[in-house]
Amino acid sequence: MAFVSQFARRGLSTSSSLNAKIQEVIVIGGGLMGAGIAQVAAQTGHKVTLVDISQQVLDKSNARIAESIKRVAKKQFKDDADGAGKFIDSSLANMNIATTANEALLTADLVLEAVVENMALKQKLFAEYDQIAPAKTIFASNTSSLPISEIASSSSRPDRFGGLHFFNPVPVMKLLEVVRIPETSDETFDAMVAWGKAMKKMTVDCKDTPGFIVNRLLVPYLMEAVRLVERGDASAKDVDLAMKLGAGHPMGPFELADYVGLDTNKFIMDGWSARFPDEPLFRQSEMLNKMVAENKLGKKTGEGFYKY
Ligand SMILES: CCCCCCCCCCCCCC(=O)CC(=O)SCCNC(=O)CCNC(=O)[C@H](O)C(C)(C)COP(=O)(O)OP(=O)(O)OC[C@H]1O[C@@H](n2cnc3c(N)ncnc32)[C@H](O)[C@@H]1OP(=O)(O)O
Ligand SMILES: NC(=O)C1=CN([C@@H]2O[C@H](COP(=O)(O)OP(=O)(O)OC[C@H]3O[C@@H](n4cnc5c(N)ncnc54)[C@H](O)[C@@H]3O)[C@@H](O)[C@H]2O)C=CC1
Repeated sequence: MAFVSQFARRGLSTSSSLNAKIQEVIVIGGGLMGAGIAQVAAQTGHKVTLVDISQQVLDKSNARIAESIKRVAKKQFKDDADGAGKFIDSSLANMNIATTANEALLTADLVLEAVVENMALKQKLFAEYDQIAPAKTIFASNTSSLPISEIASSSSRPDRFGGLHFFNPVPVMKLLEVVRIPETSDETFDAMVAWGKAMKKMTVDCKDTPGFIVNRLLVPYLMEAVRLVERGDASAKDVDLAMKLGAGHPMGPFELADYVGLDTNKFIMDGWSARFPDEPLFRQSEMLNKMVAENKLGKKTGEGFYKY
């Protein structure tokens, strides 16, 4: 079956010469997603710098990455201990951690941010990096829900800007949504798609619409699950069991919300309910807001809808 792409090449071409191949990558934000993205980039032979304001976060993520690489090596090199060892060593050798991007920015091909879901912060970071990074450097965001155009407006390079939306856990999930804004040049878009493939992900092309493809469908589903429980129609445990056994999902909606992080869930809902006040699917949940206020953020704090 052949599909004709709906994505007409609308991007403006850039006069500056871009590296066709992305080899040096900076990942900003060393939390759940940033660590996973940096790990996969290192595993696939890219030189990576993982940047976070918190050294404590970086140390924790480094330990998690080392553990995860071992799991990947075990799977990829089942009966080849020597091959597994080399894979682990070379992956770790490709990775650097830092509390500032400044030095790595001088030669980076790609800066991908995965900091908390906050527009002002993302804009501030790209405005700063724009002053330092060379013209070739592509900027991208891993945002779950914010408009890429608005983030890109803080830089002087909207033609070299796009969305690269990964899924959690990054070492396991095979999809990458590649998002173009009207200004994204064809060269930039092609370089991002090629990088996605070099990261061994399947890519889908997305427009800069709320939630792109996956979250536009996933967020209303998760919110409906919360409302069902808020109304007292079923327990969270039963909803999860029902969706796993009845719909074949690997995790129920509450397990997934805990896995993603309830703070990230709330950032998304805050943004969408403010931006689309008339959309009932994006209405806020009192239960979710209360849990976040109590620091019950899911797996990362040891308690969310479940205890860990
Ligand atoms: C209800 C509240 C609502 C709140 C409001 C909603 C607001 C909006 C939320 C929107 C969220 C937005 C987030 C986003 O932008 C996009 C996302 O990322 S959505 C999340 C997508 N992810 C999923 O859907 C994950 C679904 N779960 C799974 O696929 C599996 O459960 C999982 C792979 C996580 C674990 O599998 P499981 O079998 O349970 O466990 P195992 O430990 O056996 O692992 C299986 C397999 O995978 C390997 N593995 C697992 N984790 C890692 C890792 N970190 N690193 C390396 N390898 C890993 C493991 O080794 C196993 O391999 P085998 O070969 O099978 O042994
Ligand atoms: N959690 C998930 O399942 C997914 C999240 N995303 C998106 O990825 C982004 C990050 O999400 P998570 O990794 O879950 O968040 P997280 O909270 O685990 O990590 C964010 C990190 O950003 C760091 N940070 C904050 N300010 C910074 C700064 N100025 N410079 C450098 N680092 C800074 C924090 O210290 C923290 O470690 C968000 O935009 C989110 O919407 C996308 C796909 C899935």
